[in-house]
Amino acid sequence: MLRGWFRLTIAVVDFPKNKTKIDLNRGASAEAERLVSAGKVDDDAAFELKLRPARLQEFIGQTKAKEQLAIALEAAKSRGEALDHVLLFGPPGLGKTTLATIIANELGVGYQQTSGPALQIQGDLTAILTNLREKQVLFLDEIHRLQPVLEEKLYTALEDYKLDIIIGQGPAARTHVMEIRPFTFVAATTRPGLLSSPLRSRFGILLRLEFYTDDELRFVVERSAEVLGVPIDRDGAAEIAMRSRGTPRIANRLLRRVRDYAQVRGQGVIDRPTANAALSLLEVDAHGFDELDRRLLRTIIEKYDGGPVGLNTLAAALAEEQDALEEVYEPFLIQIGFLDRTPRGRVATRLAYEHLGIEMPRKLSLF
Ligand SMILES: Nc1ncnc2c1ncn2[C@@H]1O[C@H](COP(=O)(O)OP(=O)(O)OP(=O)(O)O)[C@@H](O)[C@H]1O
Repeated sequence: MLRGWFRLTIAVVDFPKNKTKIDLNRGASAEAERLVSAGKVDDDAAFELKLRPARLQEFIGQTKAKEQLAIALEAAKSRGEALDHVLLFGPPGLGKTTLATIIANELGVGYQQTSGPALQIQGDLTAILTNLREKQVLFLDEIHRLQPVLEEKLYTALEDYKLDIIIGQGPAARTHVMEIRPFTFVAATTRPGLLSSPLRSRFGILLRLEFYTDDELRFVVERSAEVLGVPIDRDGAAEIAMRSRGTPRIANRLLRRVRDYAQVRGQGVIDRPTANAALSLLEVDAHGFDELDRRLLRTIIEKYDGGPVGLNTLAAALAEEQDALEEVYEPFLIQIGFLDRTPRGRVATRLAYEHLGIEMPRKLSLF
């Protein structure tokens, strides 16, 4: 009976081996069109694969997270055990997926990737878990979007490598406990606050990814240019880095556009004037802001007297999705001090007024 049930389940499940990621830019949001979006767009996929560092040593920046991970990897390898489960969190485009693949490479084990929204029914999760190979890495992106019923199913799998399977319905229902092979679960989220505490407690290693410094991003740009065979000098790389909003995904995307410009309008070499001209043409300013950032700040200042304005009101005024505002736009604007998130809503700071060349009202400038 059980075997028959499985055969059926496995036959209908489409294994998400190379599942494309569900990105944050759903719907008709203008976010999807942005050159400086930290979210993934379809166009990035093949390109990102080529530029993805394969080993921890090649992974630039994130010193704290890297050190923590290196120690855990070494310890797990020396004990011959599966690595503890890992939770990676931080804004999009900072390297969570990259680190998950690096973990598998460093351990020399298999890797499988899926995402919270891709798992719809219990059979999806059951099929994946029962097919895991010994000590392999299972990467689940956007874990905060996992359905609660599947989250509960994960608990015993993560803790005891066991899976409760309910056969039948009503009074005749029976629970069958299945053993699964020890594996390393790596999950990623841009919204760690949305995870329940029972779920969070299942992770032994918690790694927070931070925005990159300009210097670190310059290394990312130089490394990517080398992989792509694009001639670039230090100043050219620094110019791209400075406008990349602390995010390697954006740095790589800008590099691609500047490379085109250098080939068509320049001598093929990326130096500072070429990078400058290309990025000005693309309307990415010195902070890496584009029209949408400026519109966001201008809306708060001009329509709502600098704020506070609630997230849903702001999203409606900009015709954007709340999730995109909260997960993609805001983190960088907050990080560099242009926007404040207060209990009463979003507030534009003095830096925002100065950047847009708008005088800050006296009453506000006292704070
Ligand atoms: N530390 C790094 N060094 C070099 N390249 C990096 C680094 N981190 C990320 N990248 C590059 O940035 C791109 C985006 O990284 P990745 O897909 O891992 O981000 P992510 O955090 O998983 O994003 P999301 O949250 O949208 O899933 C990849 O192409 C990768 O090559």
